[in-house]
Amino acid sequence: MGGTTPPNEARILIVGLGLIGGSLAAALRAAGFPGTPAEGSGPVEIIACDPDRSEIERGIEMGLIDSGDTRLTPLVEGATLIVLAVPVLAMRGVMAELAAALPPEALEGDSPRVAITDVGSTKAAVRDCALAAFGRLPAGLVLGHPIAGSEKSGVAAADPRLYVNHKVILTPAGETAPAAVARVKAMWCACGADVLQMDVDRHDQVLARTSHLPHLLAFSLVDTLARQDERLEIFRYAAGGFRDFTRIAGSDPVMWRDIFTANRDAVLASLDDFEAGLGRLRRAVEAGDGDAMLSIFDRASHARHYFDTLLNQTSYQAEYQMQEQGRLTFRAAPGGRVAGRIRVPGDKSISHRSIMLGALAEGITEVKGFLEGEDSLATLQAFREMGVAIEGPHQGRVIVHGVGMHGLKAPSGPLYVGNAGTAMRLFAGLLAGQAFDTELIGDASLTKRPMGRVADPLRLMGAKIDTAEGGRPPLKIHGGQALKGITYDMPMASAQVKSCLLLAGLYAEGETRVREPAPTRDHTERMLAGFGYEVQREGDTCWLRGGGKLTAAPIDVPSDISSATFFLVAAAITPGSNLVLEHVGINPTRIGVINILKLMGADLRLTNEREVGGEPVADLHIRYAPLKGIDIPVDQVPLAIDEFPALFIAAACANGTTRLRGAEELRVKESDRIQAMADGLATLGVEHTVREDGIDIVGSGKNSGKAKGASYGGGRIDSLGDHRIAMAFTVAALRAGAEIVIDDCANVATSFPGFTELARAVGLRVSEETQEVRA
Ligand SMILES: O=C(O)C1=C[C@@H](OP(=O)(O)O)[C@@H](O)[C@H](O)C1
Ligand SMILES: C=C(OP(=O)(O)O)C(=O)O
Repeated sequence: MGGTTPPNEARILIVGLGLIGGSLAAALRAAGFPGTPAEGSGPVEIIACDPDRSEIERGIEMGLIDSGDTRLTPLVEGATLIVLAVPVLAMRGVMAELAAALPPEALEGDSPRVAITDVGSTKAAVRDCALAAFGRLPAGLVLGHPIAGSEKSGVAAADPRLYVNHKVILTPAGETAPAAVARVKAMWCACGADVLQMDVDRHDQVLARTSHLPHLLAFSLVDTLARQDERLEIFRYAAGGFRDFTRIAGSDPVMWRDIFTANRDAVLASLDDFEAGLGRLRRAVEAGDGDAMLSIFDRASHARHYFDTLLNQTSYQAEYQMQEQGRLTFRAAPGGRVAGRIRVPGDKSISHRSIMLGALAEGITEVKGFLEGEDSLATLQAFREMGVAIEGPHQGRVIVHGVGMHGLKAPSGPLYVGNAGTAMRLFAGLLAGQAFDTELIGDASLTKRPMGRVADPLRLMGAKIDTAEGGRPPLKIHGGQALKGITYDMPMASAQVKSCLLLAGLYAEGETRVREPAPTRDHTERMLAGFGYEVQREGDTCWLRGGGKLTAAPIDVPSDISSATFFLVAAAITPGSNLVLEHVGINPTRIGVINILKLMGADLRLTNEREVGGEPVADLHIRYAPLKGIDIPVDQVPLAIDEFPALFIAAACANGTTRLRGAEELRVKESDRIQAMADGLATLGVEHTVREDGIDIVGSGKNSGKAKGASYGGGRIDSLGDHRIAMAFTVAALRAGAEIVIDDCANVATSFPGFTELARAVGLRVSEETQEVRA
């Protein structure tokens, strides 16, 4: 809580010194209130009123309050901020006493002398008390509600950290003076709370659902079980689940009676919704409808995590990391050798598509080798939000219960696709063909990426899509449009655009044809064919006819060649290395990295080549051999598009200059990868020239770094939250003369969960560290 400023009040009067009021006093003390009073300003203090004298004495003994009384009126004089922390039904009497004790002008004007606030869990009832007591809503009255509490009660349980990082909702009315709102806000901020505003009615509806309903259910469940004959047995064997669910049934009965009385209508409305949901579940259990049960349970079991990440719009891992620990940094010690036999996680492109097509198929799709990275998990969760039952993932196994081409249901809010450009663009096509509206949102990096490349051609097909300025996310997709097939000449070689249009084409009348300026990954076409949907190709054009159906088929996801690349480069640049990467996808549209490394002189062999579920795979065996700089053939660029950050490191270790052209697409990935890599290379002291569509990198062999055998120095690199930049510079440490520290690495989990463990297993000296973040 360091860094908070104590509120600028002369005397804070807390009415009701229980857990909530006592914790407020404790938090204010911890924030340094009273600070040093200005000379001649008189005493600055916290005082309290409570009908129970022993609570007052306890509060003084604990050092929370300076003085107190059981009567309110004598305490009011001189108070500048009055906080009503009494049960909601006691509010009426307290307000009436305040109205009698305070001169009316004390609460009026732009800057009222006295501000009053409360902590009641319902707001309309407290507002009615104020109207009855004062005959109006005074300008100094700012109703509020700290969303914090505990099943404990009494001042003895006061906790100075009760409000830290908790939300406090203020519900000012039109009559409320902004200056009074600011003072109440300052008080809560000093306690470490996060202050929001909403109107009274909205507050009561929201709280009925998020707080009052769960309390009602907990009270009711415990009471029901406690009445049954075998209640002793039930409670004797009550396990963790029962205890967790019913913890709140230990809360203060009087307080909750008051809340349910005061917020009756909103609570009843939320109870109606709940009963309807319970009815659906009951019917599913009764009918033995496993799919319906799974779909409800799966959605619910991931909902908390999903909504947290959705609200904060960061990657799952980054969000977790930031809350629990701080920013993630990799520290890679210089040198090391690379040896072993490993399998990197599943292919990201294929994992996204396995869920998408599995969901739209008829029947059950079993996926093996699914990438449990955040990008593909976000896709999976988005389909759960659209009513698809999905089991897993458990160790790469996912079971998708397909709903057919027209079986998706409208999600109840925006679909969050995290960091994944692939997901947003493919979803855009798929959702353009649905009967319902959707909104696609992503994290900060994705929000900067261009979506006009899919929105424009989709509009030509008849889709209705709104984007933010400059064609950026969020994408609002209006459902119920009749799509028509088009012939589209792609201005850039993008598999995401091609796939987007093919997916929209499934829902369009007639043929959808896409011409690509250079070959791009063809996983969508292969998987559609595997699901029994005819996709044709002639030269640079592929097409399909809308209106067909998909039939579920098993999918075996190979290891991701893009993830394997970091280890291929690691072994290629490090003398003495000898590494086998098993079961790597070697689809001809993805093998640019193999071709480029071979051209540079790498000792790389493919063994055990086979086909698995429509995709070719092989084991890749790589040993160290000196690399040379090359001009990268332009036709290899789309085939190695995600591999360039790592290839730039290979270039920095090669003899001679490596030149890359025709790679302007790198500028619109998770970061501007040309610039991000150039900045990092500059830190390490690698000579290079940035071009609009590429880069020239002057490799220094192994003799020009600061240490013997090093190609460059070390330093601190900003990955800009881009997973591939972070991993590329981790690998670079193998040939650095000094440590490389890489900041902002949490997004590595989007494509390569477990990267640092695997890197250590083959000989890299990398560790993870978290930097504390101050709110
Ligand atoms: O279709 C896909 O799965 C992908 C296509 C490529 O993007 P573009 O289509 O934008 O080139 C690639 O960079 C991305 O990581 C995955
Ligand atoms: C560009 C990438 O992915 P996406 O476009 O899905 O964010 C990548 O993984 O390097």
